[in-house]
Amino acid sequence: MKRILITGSNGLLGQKLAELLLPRQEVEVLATSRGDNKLAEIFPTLPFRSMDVTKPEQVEQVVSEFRPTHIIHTAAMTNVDQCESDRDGALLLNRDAVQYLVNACEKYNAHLIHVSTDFIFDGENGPYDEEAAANPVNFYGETKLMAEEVVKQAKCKWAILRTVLVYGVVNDQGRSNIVLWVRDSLQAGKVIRVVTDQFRTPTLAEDLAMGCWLAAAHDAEGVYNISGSEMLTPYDMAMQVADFFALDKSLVDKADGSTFTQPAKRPARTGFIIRKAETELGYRPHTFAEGIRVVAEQAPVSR
Ligand SMILES: NC(=O)C1=CN([C@@H]2O[C@H](COP(=O)(O)OP(=O)(O)OC[C@H]3O[C@@H](n4cnc5c(N)ncnc54)[C@H](OP(=O)(O)O)[C@@H]3O)[C@@H](O)[C@H]2O)C=CC1
Ligand SMILES: Cc1cn([C@H]2C[C@H](O)[C@@H](COP(=O)(O)OP(=O)(O)O[C@H]3O[C@@H](C)C(=O)[C@@H](O)[C@H]3O)O2)c(=O)[nH]c1=O
Repeated sequence: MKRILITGSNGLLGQKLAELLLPRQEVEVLATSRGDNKLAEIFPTLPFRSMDVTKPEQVEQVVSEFRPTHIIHTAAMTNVDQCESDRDGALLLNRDAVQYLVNACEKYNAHLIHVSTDFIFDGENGPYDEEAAANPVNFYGETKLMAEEVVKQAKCKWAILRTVLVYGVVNDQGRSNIVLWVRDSLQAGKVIRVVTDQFRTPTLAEDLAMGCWLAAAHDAEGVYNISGSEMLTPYDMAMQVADFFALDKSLVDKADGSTFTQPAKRPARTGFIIRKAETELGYRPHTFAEGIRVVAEQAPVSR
């Protein structure tokens, strides 16, 4: 019996993990997140404990009581621009909390599965395999690289799963994602400006959750890329979304680094080579077109 503790269960990946693991007979799952359980309505039988990962005493208490065999760590400050302005908060959540989890995993012999990002790379020459050299270009990426270094020092078993541009339908949170943002903007007749000079392998949240489960099921150790398999620009993604929903493509204006900037610099060409996860873990992601269909089925058109 695997006893799996999820951190950040209220988030996009956390919710999909709860949905995936709850029905499995061979798994006893404990969902944890800062504050209250936002999934109580959709998953009334989901075991939940409030656990703020930046509070070591809360981590110690919950882990010592539940005694997980595995911890899947999803909680993070994922607003890249916010990480630039709130550096202390980003360091506490994205780096220090990982040390607290490592301490607990070492003490109670749990296997840590840590979720990381393509933003540890500079985007000069993606797509990247698991051996590529990191060189972050924004503070979010720096904090996530520091977290990886904390995990790699751990005395407990560990796996680092790196992913890219996660999209999916998240319950009750206003946070959108690229598929719904494009669909809802075009539906509302709004002009959007979408970049043609960033390259990603976008990842359906359900696929990322499956990758996390496969890593736990295999007691995988080391670094694995868990993302989509297609290299696309956000503009390509927007065109596929417009086609799927038969929306007006003329509302999508092309943009690039010279006309579209955000507070934090984005690495231009990232994306992952996922052959290792495919062969060692049996990981099989949806295509982006299939992913759009999955999202469409979950998020009926907002009137
Ligand atoms: N989304 C993406 O495109 C990508 C994400 N990743 C990585 O994947 C992981 C999951 O990302 P995603 O699901 O999108 O993240 P979300 O932002 O959707 O979810 C993060 C969750 O963590 C919770 N949280 C925040 N602070 C704490 C805390 N102190 N203690 C406990 N929980 C906390 C948040 O709770 P609350 O709801 O209260 O804020 C939120 O529910 C992250 O590690 C991220 O770095 C990597 C690449 C791409
Ligand atoms: C808002 C906006 C975004 N974009 C593009 C830029 C980017 O490639 C993509 C998503 O932009 P966002 O700023 O929402 O996402 P961004 O913060 O770039 O997403 C990152 O999140 C963190 C957590 C990660 O770990 C990274 O893998 C990555 O997914 O859409 C446009 O083209 N036009 C726009 O108006």
